[in-house]
Amino acid sequence: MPVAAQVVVNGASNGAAVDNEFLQGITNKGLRAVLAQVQERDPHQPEFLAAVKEVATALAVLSARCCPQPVFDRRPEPVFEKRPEMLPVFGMMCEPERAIVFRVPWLDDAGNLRVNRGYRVQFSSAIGPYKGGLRFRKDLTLSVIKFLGFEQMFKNALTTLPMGAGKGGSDFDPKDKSDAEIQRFCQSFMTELYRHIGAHTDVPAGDIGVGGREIGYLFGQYKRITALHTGALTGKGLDYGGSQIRPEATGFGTVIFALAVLKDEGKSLKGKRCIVTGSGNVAQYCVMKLLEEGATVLAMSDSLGYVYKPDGFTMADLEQVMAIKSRHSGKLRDFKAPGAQYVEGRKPWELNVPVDMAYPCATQHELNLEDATNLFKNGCKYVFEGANMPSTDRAIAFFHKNGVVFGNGKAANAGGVAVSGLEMSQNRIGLQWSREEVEAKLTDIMNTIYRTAKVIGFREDRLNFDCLQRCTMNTIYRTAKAASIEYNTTLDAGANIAAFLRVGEAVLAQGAV
Ligand SMILES: NC(=O)C1=CN([C@@H]2O[C@H](COP(=O)(O)OP(=O)(O)OC[C@H]3O[C@@H](n4cnc5c(N)ncnc54)[C@H](O)[C@@H]3O)[C@@H](O)[C@H]2O)C=CC1
Ligand SMILES: O=C(O)CCC(=O)C(=O)O
Repeated sequence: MPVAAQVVVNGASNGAAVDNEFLQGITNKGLRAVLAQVQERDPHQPEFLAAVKEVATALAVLSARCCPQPVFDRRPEPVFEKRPEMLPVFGMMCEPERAIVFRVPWLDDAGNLRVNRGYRVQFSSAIGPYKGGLRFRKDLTLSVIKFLGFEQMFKNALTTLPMGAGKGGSDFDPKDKSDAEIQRFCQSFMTELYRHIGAHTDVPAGDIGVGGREIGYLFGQYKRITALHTGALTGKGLDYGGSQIRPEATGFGTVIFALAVLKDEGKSLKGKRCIVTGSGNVAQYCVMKLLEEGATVLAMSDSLGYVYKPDGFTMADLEQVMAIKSRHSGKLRDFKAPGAQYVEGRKPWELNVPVDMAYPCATQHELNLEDATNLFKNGCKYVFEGANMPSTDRAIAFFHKNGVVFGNGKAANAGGVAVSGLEMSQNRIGLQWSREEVEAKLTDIMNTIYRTAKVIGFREDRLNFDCLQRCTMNTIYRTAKAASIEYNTTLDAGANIAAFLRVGEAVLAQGAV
């Protein structure tokens, strides 16, 4: 199906979308029309709109650097100028292929019937089966699931693996539930979900509130209903089809990504003073890798407060955090160590101590402009997002303006889903690779993502865009190396554009369906 370069909104070309905060900073008329339509469809989905705006801004920001002078009456947008057919494709990519909402009835320990809402948003199958985590959290909404699914589409593309994107979950709160209640809930959730997933269709995994235990219960129920022991879920236990280092992968990957950046600058993590937020799966393994690399971790947090340790967390401290968090409703305020200070109801970004790097690893929009300003004031030069969309758009703009190296979540936390992709590969061939093999592949993928983001982000004055655009990501990496390019860094724009082009090309090649 040929794709018109013109953008049609609700049957009429709408180049004159009325300005509002969502459209601010977007000068390309076609892109404004696309965004206006997205906003018109879902005006009450702030998280989803923020995620769309971040990508749109990245695509547009490039033009400002590339061609600062307005040409005729508008600023050119290189991606959409050179590839006008990509504009409606972007509009299409903002609409999930399918959103499934379902009832999850379950019995609590007192025998009461409880009902939660379940979701699976199958965002894109352009480059592979839908793939992405499940989140159990009491304030979960369709907007949050859609933002996560949208981000997942780009992130999965960056891994170079054949994975489409999906995200799901429930407004079920596992925090105050017994193990038996969690088991019954997971079984009921899967009793509906199973008909929508499968090793070649849609492969869920964990996210906030869904770890190894929940994946085990979900997988057990899937197997019971379908009689299939296939890779329909990832994050499984090592004894029943899981992959080495999947639990570690997201946090490790974020630090591996940071290491790639530092290595380019002839630096290491040794002695770098870091703040990490969160204390769950991603934060724990981010801290572990930072400590292994000789960094100093000053703080960790949870939703109730943070712990500041002026001389830095030790491995023994981390073990204590892991033990606390593995307990039912474990809270960081129970952490005890000489010199450690617990601050209730606050975020560690407020600390007024020298800081080199920030690793937001908790949740979306946990780092705002005020936090960014304080971090910068204290010397912070690098931000690597372990969580999904933890920085607000104003914080990101501040980082760009002040030259803070910003590794956005789509790139910096892609290690988790990358190892999920490797788990799918192992399940398909019926083998389990060694820890060393998986870690080597993870390191290779994170390095490739970094190179890709960097080359794409700064290609305009150094490399031929048309040539690069046709290359695979690995080829881009080699092209970059061969050309011995000295980079500047706006990694997030590069990551967004590289990912967009990969998905967009696949969409077009398949007839824009
Ligand atoms: N688990 C994975 O493989 C991946 C997770 N992510 C993202 O990483 C982030 C964390 O996920 P996980 O560690 O898997 O979840 P988790 O459920 O293991 O841990 C979440 C942690 O964040 C803390 N938290 C929640 N809200 C908070 C807040 N407002 N302030 C401070 N701490 C808060 C919780 O207390 C908990 O310790 C999420 O944004 C998730 O989407 C991204 C890529 C992969
Ligand atoms: O491993 C996966 O499939 C998904 C991990 C995830 O939820 C994410 O990347 O945000």
